[in-house]
Amino acid sequence: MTLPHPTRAAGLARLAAFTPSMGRAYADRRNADPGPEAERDGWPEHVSKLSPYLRYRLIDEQEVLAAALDAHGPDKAEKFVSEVLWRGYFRGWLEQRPGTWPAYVAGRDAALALVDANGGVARDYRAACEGRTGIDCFDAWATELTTRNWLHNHARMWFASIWIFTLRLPWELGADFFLRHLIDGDSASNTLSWRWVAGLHTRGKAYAARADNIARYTGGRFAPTGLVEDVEPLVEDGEVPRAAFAPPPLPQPAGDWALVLHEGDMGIATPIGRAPSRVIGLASPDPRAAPAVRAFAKGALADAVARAGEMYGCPGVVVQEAAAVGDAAAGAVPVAPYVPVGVIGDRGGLPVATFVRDYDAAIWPLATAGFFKVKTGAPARLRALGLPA
Ligand SMILES: Cc1cc2nc3c(=O)[nH]c(=O)nc-3n(C[C@H](O)[C@H](O)[C@H](O)COP(=O)(O)OP(=O)(O)OC[C@H]3O[C@@H](n4cnc5c(N)ncnc54)[C@H](O)[C@@H]3O)c2cc1C
Repeated sequence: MTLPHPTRAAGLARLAAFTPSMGRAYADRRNADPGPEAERDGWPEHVSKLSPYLRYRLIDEQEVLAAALDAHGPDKAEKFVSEVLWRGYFRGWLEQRPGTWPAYVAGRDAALALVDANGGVARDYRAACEGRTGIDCFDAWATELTTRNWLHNHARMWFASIWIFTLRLPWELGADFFLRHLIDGDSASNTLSWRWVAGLHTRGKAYAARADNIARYTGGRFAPTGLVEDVEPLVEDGEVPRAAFAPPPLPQPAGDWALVLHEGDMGIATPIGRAPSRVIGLASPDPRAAPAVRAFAKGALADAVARAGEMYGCPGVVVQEAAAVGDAAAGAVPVAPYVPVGVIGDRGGLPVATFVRDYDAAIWPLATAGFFKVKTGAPARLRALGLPA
């Protein structure tokens, strides 16, 4: 089993290795999931597996898009660019409807209480998580998720659909299972993708996992039977209100300031014109997350703090709780990259002064409704950021 190495150097090496495949080859082959056996040195054949690095911002969307566009141009790189934009779309959508997150958490907690109270649900839930449903592909993906901590996008879609419509388990429990085990587990992409499969994101349009589609795109590895293919989208009452995303003003600390990196954003570049006097990494491991996920986050933070300390020529320290940030700042004003809605935001206690990155400020406001507005509005905004989109 090979887990990605949690350093920017490893992310950049993968980016360089996959860049030649970001053009037509990606568009033609990205839906195929030949499975872990076909991986070479832990890397899948047809997709980048850059998601853990993007998730923690060891590398960022702008440099990944630059690599794709420089190498292939906007036409040939169109599909890859579009997939990277989906990440910003989901993030921007959640930032504009933050109430979606606590609603999910409440639904998850209610579903977990149901598992505790109802023996039948508990049995089905455990069988699903432990890969004992008797549905060949589903059981293999459950095992792949818990042992390798990553799944191909198509497998995620099929898995979520089978979880919701064939096994009839609460979608929030499936989203939670993913978030605890995915090494790229992201509150926005994960929650909203599960809602999309369920028919709650694009209302009335659910995703059906079909046996022939699974057999075709897994190279005949699976022949599932008994799938519910005629799916009835889930429904819910009401709609979470939207508030347009407005980036907070750029912090202007008068004296020394401390850069606080956290699990929502470990990018070390800042828009503040002066170097920080110290770098603080705030580790906030999710106690519910799988050990491999916590290990990746811990390694990524250590890597980011070490690089930032070197780049800014200042001390770097990792603290274990938000309450320790003030002391670690030693009189400097703590400033952090924007703290996103979701698991990280829930922890609280992070500095009030945050900055939003140019890419996020460009893409997130476009996520007012469906993906189309992001897809059509992004090229001009990417060009304004200097990308050949
Ligand atoms: C049910 C479900 C749950 C998901 N949960 C997560 C999650 O927790 N974290 C996460 O990062 N992605 C999630 N995704 C989206 C997607 O599956 C992964 O981003 C992708 O599989 C990562 O593999 P890759 O890096 O090889 O992607 P590539 O195909 O190489 O794409 C490059 C990058 O674009 C972004 N991207 C690609 N596809 C999507 C997509 N559909 N939605 C959002 N961003 C995308 C990712 O950052 C990815 O690294 C989920 C999708 C589904 C259907």
